[in-house]
Amino acid sequence: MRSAHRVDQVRAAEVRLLAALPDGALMARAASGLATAIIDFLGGARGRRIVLLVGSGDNGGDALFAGALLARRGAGVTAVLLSPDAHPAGLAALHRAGGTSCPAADFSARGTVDLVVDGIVGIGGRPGLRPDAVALLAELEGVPVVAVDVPSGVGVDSGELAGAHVTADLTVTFGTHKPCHLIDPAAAHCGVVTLVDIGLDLPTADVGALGTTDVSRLLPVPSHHSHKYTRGVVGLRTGGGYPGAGLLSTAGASSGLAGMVRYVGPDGLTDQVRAAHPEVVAGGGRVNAWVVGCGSGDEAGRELDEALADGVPVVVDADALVHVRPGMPRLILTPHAGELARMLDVERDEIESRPLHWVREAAAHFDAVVLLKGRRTLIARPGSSSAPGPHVWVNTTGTPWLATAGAGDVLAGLIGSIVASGDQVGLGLHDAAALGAWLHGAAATLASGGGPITAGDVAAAIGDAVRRVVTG
Ligand SMILES: NC(=O)C1=CN([C@@H]2O[C@H](COP(=O)(O)OP(=O)(O)OC[C@H]3O[C@@H](n4cnc5c(N)ncnc54)[C@H](O)[C@@H]3O)[C@@H](O)[C@H]2O)[C@@H](O)CC1
Ligand SMILES: [K+]
Repeated sequence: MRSAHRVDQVRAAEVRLLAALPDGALMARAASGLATAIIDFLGGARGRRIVLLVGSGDNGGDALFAGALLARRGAGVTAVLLSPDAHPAGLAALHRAGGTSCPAADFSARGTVDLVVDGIVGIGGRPGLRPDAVALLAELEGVPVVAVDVPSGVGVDSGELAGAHVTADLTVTFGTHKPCHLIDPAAAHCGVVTLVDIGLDLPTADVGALGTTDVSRLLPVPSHHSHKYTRGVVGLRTGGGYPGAGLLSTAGASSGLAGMVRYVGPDGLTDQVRAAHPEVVAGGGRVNAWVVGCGSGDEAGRELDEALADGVPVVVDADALVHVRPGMPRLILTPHAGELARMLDVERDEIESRPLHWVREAAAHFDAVVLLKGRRTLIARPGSSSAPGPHVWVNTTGTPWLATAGAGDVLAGLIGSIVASGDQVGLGLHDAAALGAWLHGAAATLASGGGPITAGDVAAAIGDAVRRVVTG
């Protein structure tokens, strides 16, 4: 699991560690990890021309000490100082190693620059950049950028953008990830993120991203004693308005994760579902979870009511989302930004620019698991949940080719099947939704192989995605 800690959590851990270490030891660890990552990025140091952008804080200190290590390895290093208060010990180390420095006002790039190291601000920075930093970045446009800890200017805890900020090719962070590394829109400006362990002892994070090991641990798998009912039954009430969505949600649910799939829908569509998926049982009956709303059109409200009447968890997608009210129990809501905007009566742009804020708001307001779809899908726990573990999962699997019609229907069906299969082994709805998003993205990447895919291809690859996790 990748954990993302807030700035106040990092600061508290830093205080404890600083008290136990000699002066400067922590920054030396950070700078050494940073210099190593830069050498890997450049394929060496000798003869490279490196420009450090250095602000007034310890972030600039990290850049200066790393610059000293790089200068000793033969790089030509210039520190451009955005403040007269640049870290004095770091600056002295750079000069001793043969590096140079100049105030920002005197800098001119002249000649090839191989790398910019962004040490303008780190976790102590306010969002946005000052005009002198903006002008320097403009002058160095096109040069690869390695950000120290975070791309300067982004909202570290929120993952939001407010004004100018650095866009990095590589971000080298220390001790733990911060929310901006995982959550869009900021995450899209971090490039590759490398974590350097500096020995911080941290509490449980608010935000986390599942890795393959977590998926393997959490995903319910059958035992020798399992039968189709103990493996869970998922029911779908979908496709009443748009038949394709009924077929695709069933395809997502028929991935083999649950023991049985039931489909309830219009007669003509039920025949098509059975032709496409002969294993699906037509008509209602006992289920462990329902999926409603995918292509349901005008039927969505009725379908939601009927599903709720069974008292089992319900995955609510698409057309059914507008019928959700606070107080409905055990729901997983799966909106995209436009749908969530409508549910909360805010603008879509507002959701897209502050997804972490709004997914939490929605989870608190509806007291439900809310899965907000996007490049980095977010899955928030119900407001009243006190279960251990992160409050928000961020999904990092997938490919841009997954942005295709019907992919959301497959996801809803898949999540329904995981909820059903997890019912008897105590898998929580929050984790079930995160597992669904992870497998959906992994299946898309497998199916795509770098090329175009349809939603049906994603559904067809779910089995392979599961197989890779389960067999290691
Ligand atoms: N906290 C930790 O555990 C560690 C922190 N280290 C480094 O220390 C950094 C934090 O250092 P600091 O607390 O000194 O803070 P920063 O280096 O992030 O900068 C804070 C200073 O920048 C100025 N500032 C704030 N917003 C600005 C903006 N938008 N534009 C220009 N200037 C701005 C403020 O006046 C403030 O004094 C981390 O990001 C990391 O790079 C590492 O050395 C090792 C361990
Ligand atoms: K930075």
